[in-house]
Amino acid sequence: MPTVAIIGPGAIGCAVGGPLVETGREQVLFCGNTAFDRIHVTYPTGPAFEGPAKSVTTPQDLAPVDWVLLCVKAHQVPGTAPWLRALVGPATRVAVLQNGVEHREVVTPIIGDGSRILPVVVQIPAERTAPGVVKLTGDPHLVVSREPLGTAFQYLFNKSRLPVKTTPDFLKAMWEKMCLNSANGSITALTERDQSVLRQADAAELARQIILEAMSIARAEGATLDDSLPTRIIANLANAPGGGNSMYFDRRAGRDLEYEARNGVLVRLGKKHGIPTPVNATLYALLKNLKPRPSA
Ligand SMILES: NC(=O)C1=CN([C@@H]2O[C@H](COP(=O)(O)OP(=O)(O)OC[C@H]3O[C@@H](n4cnc5c(N)ncnc54)[C@H](OP(=O)(O)O)[C@@H]3O)[C@@H](O)[C@H]2O)C=CC1
Ligand SMILES: CC(C)(CO)C(=O)C(=O)O
Repeated sequence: MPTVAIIGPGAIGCAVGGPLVETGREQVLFCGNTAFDRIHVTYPTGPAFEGPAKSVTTPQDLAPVDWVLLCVKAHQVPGTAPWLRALVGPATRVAVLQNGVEHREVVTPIIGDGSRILPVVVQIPAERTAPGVVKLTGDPHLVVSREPLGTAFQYLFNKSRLPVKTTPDFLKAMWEKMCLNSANGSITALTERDQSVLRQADAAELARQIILEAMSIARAEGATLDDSLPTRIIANLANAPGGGNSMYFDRRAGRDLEYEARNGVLVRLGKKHGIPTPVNATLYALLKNLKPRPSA
């Protein structure tokens, strides 16, 4: 039976771990800061899943596994080095389930071999409400590159209720998601209003400007994007069920925000390509300097 370790059993860690536990085809270990012994996933449609879960809070005594699914926020990756050192052996494959475009760049320095790293685009609107408990507010799926590593990852979820799609143009899929995440996280965290704020014309126009900058960077990085993208993203976000997103939940709970991976990266890449990014630079400065609030 393949062994799978999920580092970071938060919203996404539990949303992907639940279906694996449910099918029972892999041995799943949740690796995080808080222990739990049951996993509970609720879906917008269809029955919930609840089952036993094995979790650990220290990498001590762990051996390499077949698959590591890294599901922490981008800024939490360096803190997972002790887990990765214990769990990654010469044959381990590492899927990075994260927003942003730097999946491979942040993990390679820790494990030292980029060829076994699989970036994953995560299309799972979800919120963790307690250790091991996650609520999905929309239908989930994951997207990976159509290559042997991606196909092996897809097979891991075979017969589970989490669809994994493969694409021949992963760069496009990753940057389309990045365009969305540059806008929805920043605007909702700063306004402290859910995505329905994008029904306001001025907020929608701000989102459009953020996305247009992100698209310029994406194209400079080689992604092929359609001009209709901003309109599609804004309409989808404004009408998304629940209206939340991970950065909005983090701001409300007083947790650190993933602004570096969503807006800071655009400013950095803008400098690299000589493309001005005044809107994202402004958001980045505001998000970085938000007054900390006590964790909920
Ligand atoms: N939530 C969503 O709807 C979506 C999220 N994403 C992306 O997926 C990624 C994960 O987000 P999400 O699941 O929401 O984040 P969460 O904050 O819900 O989960 C992160 C988990 O990682 C744990 N963690 C933090 N540091 C460590 C560490 N050093 N070792 C082990 N565990 C650690 C946290 O524990 P603790 O809380 O105890 O610190 C928490 O359980 C992000 O890049 C996000 O942008 C993408 C699509 C949708
Ligand atoms: C919910 C979703 C999929 C889109 O906003 C997301 O990426 C996030 O919450 O970070």
